Amino acid sequence: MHAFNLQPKKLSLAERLADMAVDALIDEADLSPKPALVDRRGNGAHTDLHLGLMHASALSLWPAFKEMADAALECGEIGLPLREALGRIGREGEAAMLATTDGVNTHRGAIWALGLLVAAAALEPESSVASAVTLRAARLALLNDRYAPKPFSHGAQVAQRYGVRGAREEAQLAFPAVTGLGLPQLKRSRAAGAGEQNARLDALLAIMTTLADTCVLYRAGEPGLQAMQHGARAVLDAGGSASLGGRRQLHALDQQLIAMNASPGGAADLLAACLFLDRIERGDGLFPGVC
Ligand SMILES: CC(C)(COP(=O)(O)OP(=O)(O)OC[C@H]1O[C@@H](n2cnc3c(N)ncnc32)[C@H](O[C@H]2O[C@H](COP(=O)(O)OP(=O)(O)OP(=O)(O)O)[C@@H](O)[C@H]2O)[C@@H]1O)[C@@H](O)C(=O)NCCC(=O)NCCS
Ligand SMILES: Nc1ncnc2[nH]cnc12
Repeated sequence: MHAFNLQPKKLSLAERLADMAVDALIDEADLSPKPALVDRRGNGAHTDLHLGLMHASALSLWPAFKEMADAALECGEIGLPLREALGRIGREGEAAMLATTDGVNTHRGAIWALGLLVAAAALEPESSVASAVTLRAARLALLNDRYAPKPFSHGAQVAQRYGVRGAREEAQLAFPAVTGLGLPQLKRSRAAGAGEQNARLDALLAIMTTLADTCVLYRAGEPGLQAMQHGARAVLDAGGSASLGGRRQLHALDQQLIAMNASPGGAADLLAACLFLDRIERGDGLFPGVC
C-alpha cells in the first residue's frame, strides 16, 4: 500500500483543452520582449496591469474554458444552443476575471477567441488542423446570441469610427490574422532556426503587421495603428527578432508604442490563440491520457 497515489490523474478532454488554453495565455504573458505589452520585463504601456495579474487572470479562466468545452461535447453540434451557452459562460468568465483583477480588463478578447476555439476543438477532437478548428469557431461566432448585451465597448466604438474589423469579425472570418500570418510565421521562424521564444515573437509581429487592433485604435488612433503595423513589418524585414538588426527595430518599436500609449492587446490575444492552435495541431496531449 502506498501513502500517495502516484498514478497521473486521467484528464477529461475538456480539462485538457482548458489546460492548453490557460497555458497559451501564460506563455503569451511570459513571452519577452513584447512591444508595449506586459511581459517579464515590465508593464509596457499599462499602468493597471502587471505579469502577476496576467497569470492570476489566466488561471481564473480555467473553469470557464472547461465549461465551454463540456458544453460543446454535450451539444455535439454547431447551433444556437451551443452559441448561447458559450455566450453565458463567456460572460461568467469575464465576471470571474474582473473579480480576480479587481475590475481590470486583462483578457476580454482572449476569452472570446480562446473560448470559441476550445469549443470548436472539443466538437471534433480528431479534426485538429488549425484551418478546420478556426472554421468551426467562425461558424459559432456567426450565430447571433440573443442574450448578448448591445455593445458600447471600446472595440465597437472604434470599429464604427474608423470602419475597421474588430474582435468579433476576426472570429467570424475564421481568424485570418492567426491562420494566415501568425501560425505560418511561427513555423517559418522555427524552420529558419530561430529559438522558440524568438519564433513566437515573430508570430506576434506578423499578426501586428496588419491587424486592426481596436485597443491600439482606442488608445492612440490611426497614428498608433500605423506605428504598430509599420514597426512590426520593419522588425521582420530586418531579419526578425532572432537577428541583431531585428532586435534593434524591436527595441525602437517598444519605445515608440509605449510613448504613444499604444498597447497591442488584441494582437497579444491572437498570439495566445496561435499558440493554442499550434499545440492542438501538433497533438500535444489532446488525446494521451484522455478519458
Ligand atoms: C465580441 C467581444 C470580443 C466584444 O468585442 P468588442 O470589440 O465589442 O469589445 P471590446 O471590449 O473592445 O473587446 C474586444 C477585445 O478583443 C481584443 N481585440 C482588439 N482588437 C482585436 C482584433 N482586431 N481582433 C481580435 N481581438 C481584438 C482586445 O482584448 C485585449 O485588450 C484588452 C486590454 O485592452 P486595454 O486597452 O488595456 O483595456 P480596455 O478595457 O479596452 O481599456 P482601459 O483599461 O484602457 O480603460 C484585453 O482584454 C485583451 O484581451 C479587445 O479589448 C466579446 O468580448 C463578447 O461579445 N463577449 C460577450 C460574451 C461572449 O459571447 N463570449 C463568447 C464566449 S466564446
Ligand atoms: N501581455 C499583455 N499585455 C497587455 N495586454 C494584454 N492583453 C492580453 N495579453 C496582454
